[in-house]
Amino acid sequence: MKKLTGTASGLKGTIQIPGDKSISHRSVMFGSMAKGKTTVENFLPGDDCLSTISCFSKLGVKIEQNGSNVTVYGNGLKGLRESSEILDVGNSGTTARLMMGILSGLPIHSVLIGDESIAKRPMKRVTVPLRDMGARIQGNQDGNFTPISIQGGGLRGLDYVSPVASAQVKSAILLAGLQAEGVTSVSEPFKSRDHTERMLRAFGVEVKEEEGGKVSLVGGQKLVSDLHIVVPGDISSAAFFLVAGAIVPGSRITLERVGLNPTRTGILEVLKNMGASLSYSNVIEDGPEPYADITVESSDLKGVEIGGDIIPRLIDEVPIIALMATQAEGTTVIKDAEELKVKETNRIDTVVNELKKLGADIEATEDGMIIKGKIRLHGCTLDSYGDHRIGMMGAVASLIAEGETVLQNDKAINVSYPSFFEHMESLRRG
Ligand SMILES: O=C(O)C1=C[C@@H](OP(=O)(O)O)[C@@H](O)[C@H](O)C1
Ligand SMILES: C=C(OP(=O)(O)O)C(=O)O
Repeated sequence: MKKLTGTASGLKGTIQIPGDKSISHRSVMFGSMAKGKTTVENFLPGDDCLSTISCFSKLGVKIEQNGSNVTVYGNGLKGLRESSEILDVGNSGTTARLMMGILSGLPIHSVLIGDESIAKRPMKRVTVPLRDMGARIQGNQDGNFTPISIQGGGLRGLDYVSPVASAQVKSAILLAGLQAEGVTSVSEPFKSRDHTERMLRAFGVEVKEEEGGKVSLVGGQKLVSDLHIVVPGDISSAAFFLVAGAIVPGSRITLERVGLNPTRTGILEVLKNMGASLSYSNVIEDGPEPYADITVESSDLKGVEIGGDIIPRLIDEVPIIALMATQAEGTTVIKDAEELKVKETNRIDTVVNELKKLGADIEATEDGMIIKGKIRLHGCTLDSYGDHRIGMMGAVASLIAEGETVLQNDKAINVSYPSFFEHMESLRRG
């Protein structure tokens, strides 16, 4: 439980946003599949990425982690060996689904579990195509929920049309496809984050992308390493302080080295459309992932409509966007975001519940929410429900709420942003 004092008087200062969670996971996974040494700088030492390290260590890979520095001593796919222990993915959907793709290609048996939240998240979206490729997968409710067991090997390529825009689904199939006979391709309704494609190319794999977004690769390609990966700051973590800077009057904050992969920057477009003041400096675009420093200043905001192809580019930012909308004049409508229901919590329900407790005018819809602003929020007792992004939304809300806010289950924030409260305090101090 955390007690948070209300009404901050302007956030000031500069912080270095911790490493991107999606890219950190992939650096360990792909480094483990590659032959050679991979060194990773600015790795995110959050609970989810530590679960990935623990799982690949159990599969026989030597991995050294010291804070945000990681070294992976990959021995190729053959270096991944059957584990006598169960692989525990903790709270991490990315670890579960991408690992299911990797394990499906290996001639070994694996059992995968996670926490209470993972046990409720649908795995059939990967189980079904991976079975089509030849993997033998079992689990609760016909392979939809953990515990999941996989007997991999002997895969054939698949041309998969995914019903959801999901980088976890796309990545699981491509990672299985790397170990399959022939070509594997994935198309999806809207383009999801493309960190897998970018990093596989950095490891020497040829990944093609057709017009219309269909991604394909030929099986049997080897990942070669001796790579040094510099992980940019996580825009999904930066989002909490971008919004804090926009809504706490009198703020001016700079966030350093924030990843600007165009499949992730929906939040920046929404901030701009709502009237936020943003400026960019030190833009670096010559590596596999672009990044820059972003400065945000508080300003008057207005409501907007958010839906369609921008949704996958800001899906994890919806909770904090909803909070921002409570501080914008007019109505904000968020639609086409049903995927929120299958995250760490049902984020339509948890966002609406918690923002209502603070006094917001918000209602849930089938595929999103409608928020009316501008409303003065008041302190109350909030719960993260074990969902890191709901916890951080509540903590940022406390900065504009009148009176004290109590946040229950605040430790969930360690999943993606262990230094969150330290950063919030430093910006409050100015
Ligand atoms: O591939 C990834 O690293 C992720 C993909 C997204 O999930 P979906 O693939 O389920 O949309 C996102 O919500 C998650 O935080 C990380
Ligand atoms: C949905 C998230 O992650 P994952 O799916 O990896 O649990 C998230 O970080 O918001």
